[in-house]
Amino acid sequence: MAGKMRTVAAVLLLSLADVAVNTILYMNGAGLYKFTYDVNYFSIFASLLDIWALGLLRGCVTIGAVMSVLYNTRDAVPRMKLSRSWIGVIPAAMCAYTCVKLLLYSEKDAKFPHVPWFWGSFVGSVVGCAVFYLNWTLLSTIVTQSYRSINSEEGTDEEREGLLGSGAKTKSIFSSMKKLFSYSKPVIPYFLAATSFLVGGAVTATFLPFYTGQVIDGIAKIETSQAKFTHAIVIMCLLTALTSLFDGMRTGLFQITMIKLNIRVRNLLFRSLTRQEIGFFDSVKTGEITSRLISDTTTSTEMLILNLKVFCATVVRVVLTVGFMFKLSWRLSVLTLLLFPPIAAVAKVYGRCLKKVAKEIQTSLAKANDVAEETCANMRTVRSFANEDRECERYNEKLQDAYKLFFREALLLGSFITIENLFALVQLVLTLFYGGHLVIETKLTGGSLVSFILYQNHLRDALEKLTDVYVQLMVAVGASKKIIEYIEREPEIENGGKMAPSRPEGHIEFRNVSFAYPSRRSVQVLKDISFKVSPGEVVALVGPSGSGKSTCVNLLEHFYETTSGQVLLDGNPIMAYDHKFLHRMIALVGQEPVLFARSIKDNISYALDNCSLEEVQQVARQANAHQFIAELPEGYETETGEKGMQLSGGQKQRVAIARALIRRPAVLLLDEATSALDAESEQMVQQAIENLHGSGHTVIVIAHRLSTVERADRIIVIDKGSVVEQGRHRELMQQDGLYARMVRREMLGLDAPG
Ligand SMILES: Nc1ncnc2c1ncn2[C@@H]1O[C@H](COP(=O)(O)OP(=O)(O)OP(=O)(O)O)[C@@H](O)[C@H]1O
Repeated sequence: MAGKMRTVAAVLLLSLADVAVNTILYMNGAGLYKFTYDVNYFSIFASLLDIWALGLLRGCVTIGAVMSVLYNTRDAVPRMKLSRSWIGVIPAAMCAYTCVKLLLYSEKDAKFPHVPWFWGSFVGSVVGCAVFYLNWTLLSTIVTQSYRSINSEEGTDEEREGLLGSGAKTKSIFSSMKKLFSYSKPVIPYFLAATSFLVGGAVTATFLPFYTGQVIDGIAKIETSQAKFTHAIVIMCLLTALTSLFDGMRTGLFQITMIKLNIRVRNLLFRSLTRQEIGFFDSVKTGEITSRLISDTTTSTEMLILNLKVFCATVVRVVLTVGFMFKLSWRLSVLTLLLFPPIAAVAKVYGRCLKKVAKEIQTSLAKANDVAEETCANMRTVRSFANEDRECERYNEKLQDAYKLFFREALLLGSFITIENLFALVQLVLTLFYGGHLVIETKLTGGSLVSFILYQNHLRDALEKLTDVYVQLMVAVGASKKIIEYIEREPEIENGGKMAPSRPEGHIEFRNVSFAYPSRRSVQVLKDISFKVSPGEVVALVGPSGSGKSTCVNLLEHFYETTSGQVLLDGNPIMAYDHKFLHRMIALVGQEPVLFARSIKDNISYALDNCSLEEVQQVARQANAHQFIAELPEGYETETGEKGMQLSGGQKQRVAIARALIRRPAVLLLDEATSALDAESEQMVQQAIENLHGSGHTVIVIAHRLSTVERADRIIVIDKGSVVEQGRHRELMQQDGLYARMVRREMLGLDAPG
């Protein structure tokens, strides 16, 4: 309600501004007519301009006011944004309008520019425009804010970012830079030095067209201007040398800044990612993480610095160029500036269309990439179904969709370049026509006209560059925001425990543990589970698929934290133990053991320092892996390929078991670790595990095979997240409960009830 009231108040203000602006414009018009009673074509044109400006303003004000009240909803924001950006056209049009009048009257030597009425109404109209613009900004801000307060929970980040005004966007460029630099302070001196060379280079380069004109003037009157000619040439040589030196230094220093910052940010991001809790990796896709690490780090550091460099250099050049242009000829400058608003308006329309198409192209290419990625990642499945041709067709279809969009983009670009060039040529022809006219009337020298045309080209290039750079800067800011978010993210599970006793006994207790995965908080996976495992005991966790066995192992590994209850090792909560100590004492062989793309020896001794080949071979023998490793051409130095792809499932499992055994863990967790082994190999691995057992290690084993489970000292049967039975094999068979039913079907877990 308050939001609505504020909007209505703002509309009233806006209407007042409308009245003020109109009054000022009438005054302007009245002042001019008063002094142009000798009707000529200048005054007719001036009055037409007045009427046109007035109509445009009134129309915009009325439409804006009505829209802001009618659409004070979620919908209003994009509309408001649109009108807010277009409203900038009005002050620009007002300036253009006044400039044309100035040009017309100055040419005719009329008395108007000197008449207080004219200047009074001119200043008044500029002030009126400013008031009008401010009011409009105020109104759209109010609508935006009330939208935010109503929908504070809704809307995407992109939408919210879209609400930022240009001031806020510029601020976010600098705050992103500040944050990035805070990660690597040593690069700041390089950046500052590079920036000073940049400013130096931009200043010296801007003087060059001026002295080019001076040289031409010197040639035009060679007898009388030898000194001027020589002087200009010497200065040009100096300026050229300085500009080249500054540009070289700037490029090198910016490059160093960029690389240093990039490496630092990548390191920080990677370090932060490796600290995150496992739940983070459950919810964030690997593709997203790698894209942050590879492309966003590059985009944010390189693009931000490169574009900021170009942005600063261009701003300096624009300011100096406009200054020089006015110094050479204010009349030609006014004429030049008059032609920029229309091309800016055209560029804006095209820019919006191109942005939309570019976004569609990205989405369409991403879809094509998805197909390619999926096919390549699952090549074995594709081959086994002989479905290569259909996958190729699917990829081609996606590429054809992208091609249509590329075609549309090419058409847009082509037509825009045509219009842009047309404007540039019109500008040149008008400058030559009007400039030539001024040269003939000796109001301008030929050299100055040449300098002016050079500056005009500089200005056009600079303005084009500014728009490109601004868009890219915003992309870079978006990328760095995501990186900063990840770098600064505090993991939900801290590995800050300090306990590291010389040797834990291996006593495990689950005390009233309940748990739900962070990515699916509504589903209770473990429900008030309690059990104990004594040191040296071999306990089998048995139960139907999805009952929560692996989840118990995950909690013991401190991958997740319990929702309630405690997991204790030797009577202490596992989070109290030092992270490295805990994972050396508790070793896990998972369901699908993952090997790293390095040698077998490095895989077995993973995360351990100073491991001899003898130790590695000893545990490999225990895990029944030595024989197959020794038969490989490069033995223990054989590369296992990505995720151990170059080994069979059973071989991978044996290497993973050796990797666990080499740690001499106090607790060994085997989550279906022998499922891919044949009966004979399994027998041998079992023997190795039993050897461990003899030396007082606690073993928790999850298995579906009866042979593995039968040998356990105790069997804990879990069903739907609760412990339903406990005891030795024979006891449980006598109870004739879930375990007995599962054993009778011989396929533990696979077809159990529930
Ligand atoms: N990372 C995860 N995020 C969300 N839910 C999960 C996750 N991992 C497992 N779950 C869910 O938790 C439940 C228990 O899974 P768990 O892997 O512990 O079962 P399990 O008894 O080991 O099954 P199986 O014998 O098939 O391996 C299942 O319903 C599963 O869908």
